[in-house]
Amino acid sequence: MPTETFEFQVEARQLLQLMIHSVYSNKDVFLRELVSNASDALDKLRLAALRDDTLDADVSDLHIELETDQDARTLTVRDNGIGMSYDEVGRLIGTIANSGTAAFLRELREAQDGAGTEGLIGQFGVGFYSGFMVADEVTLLTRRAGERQGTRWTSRGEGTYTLEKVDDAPQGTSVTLHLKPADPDNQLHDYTSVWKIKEIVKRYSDFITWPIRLVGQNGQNGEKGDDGEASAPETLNSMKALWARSREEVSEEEYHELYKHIGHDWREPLETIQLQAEGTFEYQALLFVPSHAPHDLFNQNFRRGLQLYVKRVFIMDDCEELLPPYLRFVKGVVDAQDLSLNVSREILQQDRHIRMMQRRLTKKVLSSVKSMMTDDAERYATFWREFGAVVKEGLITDPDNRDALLAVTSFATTHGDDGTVTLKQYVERMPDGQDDIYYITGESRESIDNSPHMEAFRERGIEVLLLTDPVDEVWVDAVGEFEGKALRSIAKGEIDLGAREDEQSEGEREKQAEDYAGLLGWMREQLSEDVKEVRLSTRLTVSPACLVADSSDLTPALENMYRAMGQEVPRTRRILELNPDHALVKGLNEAYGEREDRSDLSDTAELLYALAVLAEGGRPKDPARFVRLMADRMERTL
Ligand SMILES: Nc1ncnc2c1ncn2[C@@H]1O[C@H](COP(=O)(O)OP(=O)(O)OP(=O)(O)O)[C@@H](O)[C@H]1O
Repeated sequence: MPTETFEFQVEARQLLQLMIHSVYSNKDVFLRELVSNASDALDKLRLAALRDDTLDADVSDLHIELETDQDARTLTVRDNGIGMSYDEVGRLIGTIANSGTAAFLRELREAQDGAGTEGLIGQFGVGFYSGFMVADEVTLLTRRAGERQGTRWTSRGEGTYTLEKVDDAPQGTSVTLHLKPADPDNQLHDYTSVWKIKEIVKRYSDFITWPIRLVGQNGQNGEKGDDGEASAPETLNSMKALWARSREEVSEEEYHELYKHIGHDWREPLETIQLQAEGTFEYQALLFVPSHAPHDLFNQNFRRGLQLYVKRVFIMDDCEELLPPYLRFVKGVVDAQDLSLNVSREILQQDRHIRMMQRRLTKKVLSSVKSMMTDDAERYATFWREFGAVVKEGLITDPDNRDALLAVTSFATTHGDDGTVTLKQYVERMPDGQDDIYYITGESRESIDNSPHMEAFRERGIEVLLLTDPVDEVWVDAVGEFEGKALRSIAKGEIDLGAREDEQSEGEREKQAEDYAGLLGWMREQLSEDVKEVRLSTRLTVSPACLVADSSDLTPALENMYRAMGQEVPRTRRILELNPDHALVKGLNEAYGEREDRSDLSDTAELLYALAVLAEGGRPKDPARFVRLMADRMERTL
């Protein structure tokens, strides 16, 4: 058969370079990756055979074999699983289909210094390519179950690989690594050594549910029978399904290795959650909260969901029906006893038991977060930093669990030592006379901190929650109140903070309103395109003006969000509030009273409006005109 040579896709080449130059110091993990792929291939074959009894495949002894050869310096990882067709090898092995990995490579390219690369690389399972950390040539021989012809793939990891059709390949896949010379100083061990292989399998792959056997240790002593014949192959792993065992029996490390296998993450999880449901519908679940949010968590096609097993048989990855979208970062396994092995996605969507499982698993995750919050504030803080923005989606979409969600939600705040607060804590420390829970939304903590809306609150020491996630704009309206206290945006509606001792009396205020009535009406006309009302403010102490919305209006951020999603939204005209104690506003009022020709003043009114827009981090409607008017006024001060 002719051998064809192909070039690696750009990203694949890049990843290979990283592997060859080994940015990752712990090279042992290549074996975990290859065993993990082999295990997946066995899962897939068993399922395919269950679903299609005409499939011409041997499923009588599914297993993984590791074969070492000290003389040839090779290590082979072999499975008799699903295998790959010629086309699949080209598609799956020559390219990087996983968009996450491609994005990771871009990130890596952008990271200037080499430091931190290990952290970055840990976000992605590098899979098959990790073989090139320890080998200078890799050969893969595979035949897809049910097909006659096999394929041989070979590469030295440089720019190209070869593909060749072969007639005599066994079912499944074998990956042969032509090992680099051992270099223990650089953690490159001798991977033909039986004890090393045993150690790695025990450490990383013990839970794999298929037997991992050690065969044909060419060149090593002590592994043969008395008569010189090879003894029966030794199974290296215990194959214990961790989720079926009680927590006391399993070490943290074992849980973590399972997480890394199913979560495609090289880091430890933040939290391990176990659930054994007994009764009429039995199932076991082992869930993990990662310690870092994946970079594509907010992408529409983020692959979410748990692995579903039925009576220890792997059924599917990414089973979305088991947890709501706002817990999409949770990884794990659910093994149900009473589902059919033929269960399909369509059936899952309608199954009553699956809905019950979802409810129970959701509650379990939320209660684990609650315990984390009470028992380990630091871990909870990590959780919330990484996943808070996603969890808050549940406040909108899952009214049934709203209370549980609010109990684990925390906010940045203007008060408090550690800077975050729960709604419960906020309400508990609300002073007498304050009826509402105040919050402000914005793009960043900085823009909020300097917002004019905060002035009166800061001056009176009233606590304000600082909400900076896009989802905050939406859930606050959906939730509306907490323990009978309304959630009130300090940038919306009229604010009555009650009288301060040094404040004007009612009479003085009325007089002031009268004094300004002319100016306010005139400004409203001048600015009618942009504002629906101009009034005196109770929330400003330093700034001359700010913009506020009516309680029912969309905020500018929400307006932008809807537009970004392609929805038509009419432009909301807001209310311009003026600070009657500010010299500029006072002066404007006086000039308004004295002058006949107010053309100059209308420019000042426009500028005042633009300043209010700028102060909340917005952008004047016509920046060039704004600059011209501003420069003109500055010039007059010289
Ligand atoms: N032993 C195998 N048998 C059958 N298919 C395999 C085997 N090894 C790899 N593949 C196929 O090649 C694909 C790419 O493998 P690779 O290890 O690069 O990434 P992955 O396993 O999909 O992702 P990750 O490494 O992030 O878990 C796999 O998804 C699988 O379809």
